[in-house]
Parts: sequence; structure tokens; C-alpha cells
Amino acid sequence: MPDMQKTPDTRKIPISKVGVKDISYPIVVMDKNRKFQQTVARVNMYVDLPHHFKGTHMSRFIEILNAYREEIALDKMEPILQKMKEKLGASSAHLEIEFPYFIEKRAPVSGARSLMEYTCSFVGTLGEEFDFVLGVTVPVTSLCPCSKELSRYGAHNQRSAITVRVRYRDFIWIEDLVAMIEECGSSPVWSLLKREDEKFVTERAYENPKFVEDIVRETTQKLLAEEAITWFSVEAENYESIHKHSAYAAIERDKRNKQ
Ligand SMILES: Nc1nc2c(ncn2[C@@H]2O[C@H](COP(=O)(O)OP(=O)(O)OP(=O)(O)O)[C@@H](O)[C@H]2O)c(=O)[nH]1
Repeated sequence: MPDMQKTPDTRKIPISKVGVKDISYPIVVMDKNRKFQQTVARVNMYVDLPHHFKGTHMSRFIEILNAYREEIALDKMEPILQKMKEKLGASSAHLEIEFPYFIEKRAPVSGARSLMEYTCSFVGTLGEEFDFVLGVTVPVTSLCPCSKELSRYGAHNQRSAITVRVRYRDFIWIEDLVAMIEECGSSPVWSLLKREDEKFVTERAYENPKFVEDIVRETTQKLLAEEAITWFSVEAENYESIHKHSAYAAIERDKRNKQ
């Protein structure tokens, strides 16, 4: 059968990332309390392609994924990337895994237990060296300090999303990162709140107003204090309840450069 991918390309343009995107696949994530958690991820797999080849071999990405069936986990990122480089004859490989991760939380007053979903990501790159970035998006409530100051009654408040990506030296549990981040809004959020919890959350947010700038600054302070983290980025998006648009802020720090 003819192999179009292998035919030459004369445009002299190398491609930095080519591959497969948005594959739905089961993975296993280490769980701080229950050892392991099975979840379903969206997976992207890319390699670089030298200028002289027309195409990459798309089927090989899926073959690699299938070879690691049942055992796609954090510790398999580097071996999978190595396999991608080998099987596709590439000098760099990228593996992006985004997944829902569930953590049991207890409501603040009643103690009622419920599961909260957090969107997490593993992004690995293997060129000369292995690079890994852990990402989590944590929903919180934010209450506007300006609105509280100006208004005779209430203050506008909304759900916000804090997205943190970290590079680290020692292992970091997703649970610990989430716990650190969710203190940086006006109040954390829960899946299950009884009436006494709802009162507590409403009053706590009112007593703890935060601009989107406060959220990224407080998150930054916490991440700077965490020894194991060597690099991070933090983004906060407030889905404003008095606008149709969001308020947004971002900070990135490389602690290795002593910024
Ligand atoms: N490179 C490339 N392949 C594509 C694209 N869209 C679909 N494909 C298909 O991906 C399929 C698999 O390609 P290969 O991995 O080269 O398949 P193969 O030759 O059977 O596998 P190997 O023997 O391992 O090379 C082919 O049917 C391609 O047509 C595209 O945009 N680019």
C-alpha cells in the first residue's frame, strides 16, 4: 500500500507539533486517601516533524496509548513520551492529559460529605529533557469589595475559577494543591450544603471580599511559600454576576530565576 506520510515535502518547513487531539481515554490517578482513582481523560499527543516528511504516522499514537492501557498514570508520562519519540522518529514529544478528579469534602457546619469535581491536567514534554506541569482548576466564590463598599445592601458575588499550573521538585498531591488554592477566594464552594452551611458560606464570603487581583496575589503568596514548587502560573476568572463578561488576572513566576 502506498505510504503518503513518508513521501517528501519540499517546502522546507518543519512542524513543531503534529498528532492526535481530544482522545477520550481511561487513566489512573494517585489518590491521597483512596490510593488510586480511575477517571476518563481527554488526551492530546503530538511530536515534531522534520521539514522533509509529508506527514506523521497518526495510527502509532493510538497504538502507544493502547500499549499502556489500564496503566496510564503520572509515572508513565515519561515512558510514553519516550515511546512516542522512538516510534515516530521525533526529537520532541508532547503528552497532554486533562481529566476530572474527585475529592470528598465535608460541608463547613453540618459536616455533610460530598464529592467535588476538579479539572486537572498533566502536561509532559520530552525533548532533550523531561518537563512536567501539573494543572488544577479550583472553583471558588468571590465577592466584590467595591460593590460591598458602595452598596447599602449586599454585594455582587459569583463563582470564580482559579487555574494553577506548577513545576515541582518533590511530589505534590492534587488534594494539597486544591486545599491551598481554595482558601484564596472569598469562600470555597461545596457540592452539598445544608441550610446552616449555606448561611456560613454566604456570611464568610461577605466578610472576605476579594477582587480578581486579590485572588491571584494570595494564590501567588501561597505558591511562593511552598518549597517543593519551582515554577507556577496562576489565573483567576470571575464569572461576573453583574456583567456578561468575566474579570481576569494572571501571574507567572519562575522561582529558579529568583524573580
Ligand atoms: N499524517 C496524517 N495522517 C492522517 C491525517 N488524517 C488522517 N490520517 C490517517 O492516519 C492513518 C494512519 O497513518 P499511519 O500511522 O501512517 O498508518 P500506517 O501506515 O498503517 O502505520 P505505520 O505502518 O505504523 O506507518 C492513515 O489512514 C492516514 O490517512 C492527517 O491529517 N495527517
